[in-house]
Amino acid sequence: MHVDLGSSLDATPGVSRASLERLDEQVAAAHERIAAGRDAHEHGYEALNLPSTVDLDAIRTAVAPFDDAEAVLTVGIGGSALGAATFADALAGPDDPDAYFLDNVDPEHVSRLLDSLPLDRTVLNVVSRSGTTAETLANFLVVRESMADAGVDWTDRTFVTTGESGNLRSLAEKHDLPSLSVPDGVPGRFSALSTVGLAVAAIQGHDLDAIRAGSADAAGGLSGSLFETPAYAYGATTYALAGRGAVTNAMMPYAERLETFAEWFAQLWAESLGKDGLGQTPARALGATDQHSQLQLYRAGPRDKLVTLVRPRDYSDRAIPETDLDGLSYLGGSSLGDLLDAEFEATEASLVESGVPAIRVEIDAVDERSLGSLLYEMEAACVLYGELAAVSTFTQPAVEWGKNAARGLLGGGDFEEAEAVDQRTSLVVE
Ligand SMILES: O=P(O)(O)OC[C@H]1O[C@](O)(CO)[C@@H](O)[C@@H]1O
Repeated sequence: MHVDLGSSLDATPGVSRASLERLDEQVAAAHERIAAGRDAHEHGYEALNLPSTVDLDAIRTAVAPFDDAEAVLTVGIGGSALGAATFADALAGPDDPDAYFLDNVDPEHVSRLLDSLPLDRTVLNVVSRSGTTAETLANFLVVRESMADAGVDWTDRTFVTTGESGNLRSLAEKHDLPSLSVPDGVPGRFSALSTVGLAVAAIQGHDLDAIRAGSADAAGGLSGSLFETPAYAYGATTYALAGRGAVTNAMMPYAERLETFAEWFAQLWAESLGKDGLGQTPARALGATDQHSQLQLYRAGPRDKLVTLVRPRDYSDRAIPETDLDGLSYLGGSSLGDLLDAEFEATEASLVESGVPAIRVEIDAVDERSLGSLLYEMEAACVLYGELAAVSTFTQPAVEWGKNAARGLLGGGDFEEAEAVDQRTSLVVE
């Protein structure tokens, strides 16, 4: 990725070049810590080794039985879905098997989706690092039943990606299902460049070697200075801006195919950095669409935001036809790409004009190699931010309370959290 910090300098909140130069000393130390964590294969840091550790042949072998698929249905949530969905959304081609993601338990949505799928030509991809996530297991049971009701042998259409032990590992062994392992030391939200994020891309026939090559380029580019490392430039500047009040980061890609990337980024940033009362709230936006819904707030609302504007430099364009309609001639003869680029630059300039910090992130194109490097670099940016903020980037203890409460409410064990649910205060107005 190409990072331009220019529009975050001297904004309000903003950072100065001098303050970034001072911060670069901490970046150098953080980089050493990250390198040491990678060398020692420590939990979390191990994710930044994936370009050299991921076994692409194992992925291709595991999904080989499904080369007749018309659709691939992934049942997984959070990091067990968002990485794969980012690749599927960005790279989907007209001849690829369609990719669907069940990463919620909305009964109406689940039923509508299952009713619409050719289950006998659908691959069921069940993904859970822990093997205990209620939403994923419940959806698996529902899909399995639907397959059985449709006379489809689910064991012929299912593969599993999970840890070395747990419910799903036992299921895979019992039914001799094709399976992949979630690599040790790689938290879910950092697993897009592993078996977890690449299996669907393999079924859809995307170039896994190009994705890995892009991430390897990025890994090779990590150095001890933010002025030489785009990932660290992004991580350090977002950290510095948060310290100056920019506690919301609006991730705004100017490409429909990158919309799910913004969702993936939201989990990475929120779950990794939201600790000890700190963190930067990711807000998902889409350019140019959200210029017409969110920009008013970004420019004229509370001074607590930065905006990350992302765009591909190369894309297939579409001409806007000439027109003699009054007032529209300025559009005729140009292209949708010209308009989108003008909107991108105009929005960046409008943020600068109102003193709101913006960071420009450009990728060469929405293709395998650029995505491999973009995802790796955003992961490295997040790890660096976590080092500078001294938070435990690779854990997510705050999500457990709600899980226990839900499990207790469903009779899945005695959890004090479930009792607390009944004690809530209510003030109903209807
Ligand atoms: O892969 P699993 O273990 O099902 O977890 C799914 C997601 O749930 C979380 O644990 C949060 O509840 C995320 O960190 C993770 O990506």
